[in-house]
Amino acid sequence: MLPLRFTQRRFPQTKLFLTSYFLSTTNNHRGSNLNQPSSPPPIKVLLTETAGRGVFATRTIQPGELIHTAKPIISHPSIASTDNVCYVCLKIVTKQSGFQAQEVLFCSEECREQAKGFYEVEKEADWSAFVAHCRTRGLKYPFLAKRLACMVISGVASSDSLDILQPAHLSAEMISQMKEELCLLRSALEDSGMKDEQLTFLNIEWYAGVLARIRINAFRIELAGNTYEDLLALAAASVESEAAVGNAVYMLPSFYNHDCDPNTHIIWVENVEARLKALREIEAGEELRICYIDASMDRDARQNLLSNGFGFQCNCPRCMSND
Ligand SMILES: C[S@@+](CC[C@H](N)C(=O)[O-])C[C@H]1O[C@@H](n2cnc3c(N)ncnc32)[C@H](O)[C@@H]1O
Repeated sequence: MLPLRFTQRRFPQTKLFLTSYFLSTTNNHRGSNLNQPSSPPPIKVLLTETAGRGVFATRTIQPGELIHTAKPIISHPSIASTDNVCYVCLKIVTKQSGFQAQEVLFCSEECREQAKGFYEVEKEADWSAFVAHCRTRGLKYPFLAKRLACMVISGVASSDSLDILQPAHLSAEMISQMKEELCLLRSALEDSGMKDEQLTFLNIEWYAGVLARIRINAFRIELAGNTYEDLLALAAASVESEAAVGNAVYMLPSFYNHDCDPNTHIIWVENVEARLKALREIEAGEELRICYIDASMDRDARQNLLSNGFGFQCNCPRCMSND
């Protein structure tokens, strides 16, 4: 089979959608405090010359300024973190302090309420074969696709929620692996009594299209920690397994392009809500770029990672100067 490229309906209604997204993202007072996002955020999404769409400053942005915050479209804890983070917002939570629902934890009544949008469907199914399959292969992104599938079935998300995001190129081998995951995902839902008409969207085109977008746009969530207890819990978690508490996909943060010497960074303090902050002064009209990888690596290692993981050759000023 030829490798699939998801070119159809790549970026539907981008401009309209982003305008309304900006308006609902933040609502604080403009410029009154560098740690409060301004409203509307001082950015707009435009086409770049070489890197598709990108995010540009509409005014001078100060060093350290909180440009905007963003809530995820989908998020999911890593397998290693399921026992100590909220199943919705990925906040560190202990079994004593959280609300436990069967095998998952919620940090608050609000998150438990929000989880109804997928958990009512998810909890009826036996996921052991799906989880075992992902665990043995070290796969994390199928969990995000599973959550989106449950949200679509519940009616809280549309099956085309991620269509606006850029998809990765998928090889025939990747698609054949995805077929196995999809089979387990569908079986779990069918065996839970789900009707065929509720699962019509859940075919390989949908699943591969979602995974192609998650692959390029998902963020690995590492919390910076808010309190001393959070820092201790995070230190313990990173010794036992890895520092990431989970993965998430956002809308606006997905439009930030990469630079090996970025002017913006994305951080998570106590939960999955992302904070985009300026690392230095950014002029009006300048593109805001974040770094997708560990910038301390040498040029060849950075280029290899970006090419294999994101499918592009980085031509940022740092790479061009062979640094
Ligand atoms: C997370 S998306 C960023 C938004 C994307 N430009 C769009 O139009 O949706 C990542 C993709 O943007 C492009 N990109 C990001 N940074 C780039 C760079 N420094 N050079 C070339 N392409 C880049 C690549 O195609 C990459 O796979």
